[in-house]
Amino acid sequence: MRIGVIGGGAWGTALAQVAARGGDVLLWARETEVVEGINARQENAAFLPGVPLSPAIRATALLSDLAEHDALLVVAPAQHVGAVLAETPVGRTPLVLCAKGIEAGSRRLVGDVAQAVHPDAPIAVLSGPTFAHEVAAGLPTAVTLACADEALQARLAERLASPTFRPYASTDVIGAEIGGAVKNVLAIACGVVEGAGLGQNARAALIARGFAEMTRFGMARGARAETLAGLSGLGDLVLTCSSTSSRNFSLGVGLGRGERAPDLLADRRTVAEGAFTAPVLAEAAAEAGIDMPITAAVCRLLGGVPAGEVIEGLLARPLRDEA
Ligand SMILES: NC(=O)C1=CN([C@@H]2O[C@H](COP(=O)(O)OP(=O)(O)OC[C@H]3O[C@@H](n4cnc5c(N)ncnc54)[C@H](O)[C@@H]3O)[C@@H](O)[C@H]2O)C=CC1
Ligand SMILES: O=C(CO)COP(=O)(O)O
Repeated sequence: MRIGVIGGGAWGTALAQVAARGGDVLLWARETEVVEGINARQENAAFLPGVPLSPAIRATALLSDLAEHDALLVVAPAQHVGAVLAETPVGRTPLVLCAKGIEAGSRRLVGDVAQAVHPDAPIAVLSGPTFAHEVAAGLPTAVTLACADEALQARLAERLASPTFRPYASTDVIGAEIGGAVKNVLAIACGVVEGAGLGQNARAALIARGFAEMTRFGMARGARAETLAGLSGLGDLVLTCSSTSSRNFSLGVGLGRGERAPDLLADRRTVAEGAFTAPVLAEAAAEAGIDMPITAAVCRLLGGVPAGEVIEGLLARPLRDEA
């Protein structure tokens, strides 16, 4: 199976490294210095510094070079997937979606974006607790690889699997997508808890109540409870809510310390998807009558309301049933 990768950020590069264990990989990167660094020196100094890359990875600046592949891993940030896929020759080539987010404006999950651009392409979703630098270093990692077509899922899993990279099968594509998109917003909230010094009890409470939000939203969209409680939901939520290796968590830490969102987001080269997903997730939830107070609180923070006021508002909510 010839694998192409769309996106030369940290995660696209780490996944190219995973796929290169089983054969040659072509990676499209937007930045010419990334293409040049991978081809000349087997490194991506801009987005995954310090990781020697496999010589089986070749990079290109031309999306047209991705024609004639057997599967394409889509690893551009969620906000750019539509534009990048529109320039990519796809046809019936399976698309494995690896970005985590909801498109601003359209409020579509990445799967819906991809399907609108390439209606004949089978869709799979790869998601889970996966810091790129750990995956690239070959540390043990497990992911959900969801696809409605079980035979295709098995082929993709076999092609990507190794002793340190274990894809678990699922047919719940929407569940895998929703877990990954929602956890980024909740990771910002957990970072705020850290930045504001609210303690570990508060962080655990936020993870549990955040998971309740993820479950409410996911179930309303047709996700399965066991997917949300699995690697791509709860697993990823726990990872990103407990480490400054998460860009979303780190953004929250800054907000919790009283820094302003525009300052924290200005000039950043890496992506904190939760900042884009939060407002559209909150809108979609409000429209559907789904209670998501933590998501709403993250939106207020991103909109400039001081952390102290937002936290006070959350804690002053009426007491309610846990379930
Ligand atoms: N870094 C990680 O550990 C993981 C990231 N992800 C997801 O993977 C996706 C990509 O993130 P990373 O690889 O971490 O990116 P990154 O933060 O390392 O790099 C930013 C990427 O955005 C791209 N970009 C910027 N403007 C663009 C545009 N106008 N059009 C197309 N691409 C543009 C850059 O070329 C670069 O590849 C995100 O959805 C993220 O949530 C998922 C799992 C792990
Ligand atoms: O999705 C991730 C790990 O699974 C990466 O999280 P961040 O985007 O917050 O860094």
